[in-house]
Amino acid sequence: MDRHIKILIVEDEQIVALDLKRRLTKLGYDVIGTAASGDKAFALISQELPSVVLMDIHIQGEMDGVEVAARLQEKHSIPVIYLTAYSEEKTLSRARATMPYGYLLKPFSDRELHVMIQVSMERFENDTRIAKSEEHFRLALEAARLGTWEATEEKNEIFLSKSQNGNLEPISDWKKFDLSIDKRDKNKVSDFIQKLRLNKGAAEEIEFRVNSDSGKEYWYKLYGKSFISTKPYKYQVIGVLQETTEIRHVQNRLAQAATVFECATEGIILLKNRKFHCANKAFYTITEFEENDILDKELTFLTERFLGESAYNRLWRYVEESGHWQGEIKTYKKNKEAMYIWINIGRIPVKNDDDDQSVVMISDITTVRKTQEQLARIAFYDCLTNLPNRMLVMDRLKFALEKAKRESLILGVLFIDLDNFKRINDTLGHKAGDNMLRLISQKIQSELRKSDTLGRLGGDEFIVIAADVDSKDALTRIAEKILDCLSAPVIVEGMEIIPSCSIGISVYPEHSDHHDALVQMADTAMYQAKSSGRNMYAYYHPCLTQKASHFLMRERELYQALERNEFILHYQPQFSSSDRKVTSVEALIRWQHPEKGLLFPSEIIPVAESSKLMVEIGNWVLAEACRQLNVWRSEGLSDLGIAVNMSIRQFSDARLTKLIDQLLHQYGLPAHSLELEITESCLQDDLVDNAHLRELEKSGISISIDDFGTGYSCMSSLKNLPIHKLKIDRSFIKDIPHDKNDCAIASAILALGKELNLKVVAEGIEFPEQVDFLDAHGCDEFQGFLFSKPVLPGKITELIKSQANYH
Ligand SMILES: Nc1nc2c(ncn2[C@@H]2O[C@H](COP(=O)(O)O[C@H]3[C@@H](O)[C@H](n4cnc5c(=O)[nH]c(N)nc54)O[C@@H]3COP(=O)(O)O)[C@@H](O)[C@H]2O)c(=O)[nH]1
Repeated sequence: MDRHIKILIVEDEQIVALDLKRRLTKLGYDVIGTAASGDKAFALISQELPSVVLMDIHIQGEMDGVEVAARLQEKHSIPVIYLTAYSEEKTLSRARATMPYGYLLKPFSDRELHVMIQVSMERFENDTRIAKSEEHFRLALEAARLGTWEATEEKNEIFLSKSQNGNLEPISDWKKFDLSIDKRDKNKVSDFIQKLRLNKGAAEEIEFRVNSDSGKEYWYKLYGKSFISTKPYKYQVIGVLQETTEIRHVQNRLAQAATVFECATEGIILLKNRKFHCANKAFYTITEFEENDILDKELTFLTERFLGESAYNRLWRYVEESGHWQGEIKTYKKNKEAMYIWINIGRIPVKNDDDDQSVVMISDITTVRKTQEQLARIAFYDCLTNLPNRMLVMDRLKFALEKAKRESLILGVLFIDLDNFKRINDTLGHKAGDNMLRLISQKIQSELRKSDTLGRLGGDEFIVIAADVDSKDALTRIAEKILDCLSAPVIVEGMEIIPSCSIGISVYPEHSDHHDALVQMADTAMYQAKSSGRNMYAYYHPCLTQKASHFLMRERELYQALERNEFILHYQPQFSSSDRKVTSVEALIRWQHPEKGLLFPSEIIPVAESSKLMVEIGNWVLAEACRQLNVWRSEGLSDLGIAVNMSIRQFSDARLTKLIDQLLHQYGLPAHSLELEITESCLQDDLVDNAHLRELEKSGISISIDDFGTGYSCMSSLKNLPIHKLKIDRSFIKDIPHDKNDCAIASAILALGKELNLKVVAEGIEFPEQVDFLDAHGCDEFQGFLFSKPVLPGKITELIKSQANYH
């Protein structure tokens, strides 16, 4: 015997027990004890587990041998061999239920006992091995969360299922399980089982839905194989059952993700250890790269031109710390075309994978960026000249000012306004005007440094922010350079034009430290430059602001004066050179100021001319002059003419002709009795509409050019426009006959008048010698203090009535 077999004898007859012990010992077994009752037997077993128990059925105590064997089966896995004298069916059947390993009827031989023990031990070891293997198999299935199922000819069996909480638990009720199979899959499942039943050796699998009692849907997969069976069935279909709900969900999610990946319009890249692994179609479309170009390359193929090495490393540090990074970069397609992309990098939390994986989403925002750039361009740049517009200029000025403050620098603002630009627009058209503005902006720009900003504020106004200048002299030089560069002629629409401009300059810190104020001051200074004769520059001076506020105050007073009827007209007569008789009178405005007394046009006209007030005052003068002429005519002075000074504003007012017609009609005046005086500069400014002049001429009104000789009249306009009279400016008369130049000018104007068939009047005559000179050179009419100062209407009546007095 190669096994050490320990035996417990349960026997109530002590002699029998001792005899049995002796026989067993002789056979080589180790008898660990003898017990006469069940309790004693359990006591001995608790001390030492026997390999086998030899059990008498009739024993002492409350339990008989069968009951003890049954309890032993429950508690310990120890084979029991009954040794008994009972052989009736009832006892046998009770004993069978305890699954004994042997049943020996007393008396038995040593050999029978030995064989019985050996066979039992062999069987027990076999059973133990099978149980172990079954346990192993069961645990393996449990660990894999699998169940087993079996179908025979008679029935289907299912052994394990998965409960809702995820634990495997035994189920053996196929019918119940079958009922829970979703209606949609029921037939599929029975077809599957039937197919396996019919096709021996076939292996199949099927996935189907099961509805739990709570109504939740689960997915199961049955794997099955049909085996050619030994008894008792002809065949055996056996397989495993797996709950696939979770796998299915994961698969669904994966399928969804794969569709999103492929169908996304955003480019998606997968990186492994920061290196390109794969990308979707959209990525290749957006960037035009091919997989081979970038496989296993770092993301720098997108970022390197925008992010330096350290920024790139910072980006990844951020991804490592926070799990993601996003931002906009400018990059290049494979064909080097620039594009803007929005990048979103996220780390993929992969379990048990040594590879560090990330996903990079790429949106092409080039169109958005370019549109934004265009909008910004439209918002901040002047579309005609491409120069910064007012908004951007002001922004840059604020910025430059801050810098100048920090670094104690001087900063200059140059406000540039083109001279007579309206004339270009009106005569050559807006296209020519636009070309001119473009040319001029280029010319000015070429004179400036990169650190300076040239902007267009609108119309013909430009501005220069001269930063980084060391002195006011530098600003002067800039202004001179601009004036200089514009003095060269430009060709616009085939015409040679010499542009010019007026420049006002304000300086930080001298004038202000506020951007708005600096621009305002430069503007004010520009007006100063303009009124000082144009084509020049002027620095701002505080008195200019005082002048401006004085202007505003005066403007208010003039409105009141008009309302309160404080204006009056004085009249200065003009005399015919042939008979020295009064031909007409010039109406000259005066302001009977309640406190300051009589004020002259110099206190009225410049202020009024800067607003539409001039039109209102001028219209009042016209109406009053017409009214007075009507009075004179009613007094018998029917040949008397009246001259009224017209301002540029008034003359360019479209309603003028209508007003004059109305006044002539109202006061019954012949049109030829009214003469309108416009200054030569009106013609030069081209503010006077030629059509307007012709309309007035048509109605019979005469037009005379005042202050002739001071402007630069174009000879062709004198010839072509409906002008009747030239008035030689007082400045040329003043020094006649002593000043040769004045004499030359006056005689030239007189000759010109003759040539063009225009009447010539000399104004400002104070001395008889002047009259002699002018008479000798064919002057048609005289006006001046020598003859009469401007006087009240009554004096004119007197003068005309007594005019035979002067000869
Ligand atoms: N648009 C309007 N302009 C007007 C109006 N009324 C006047 N004016 C213009 O104002 C300027 C100044 O006018 P005023 O101070 O009235 O001076 C006139 C004469 O007093 C002066 N004058 C005339 N003769 C002499 C002289 O011998 N010596 C001398 N020192 N001054 C003299 O000249 C002024 C008239 O000049 P002119 O108009 O050029 O004939 C003046 O330019 C007016 O045009 C008005 O209602 N609207």
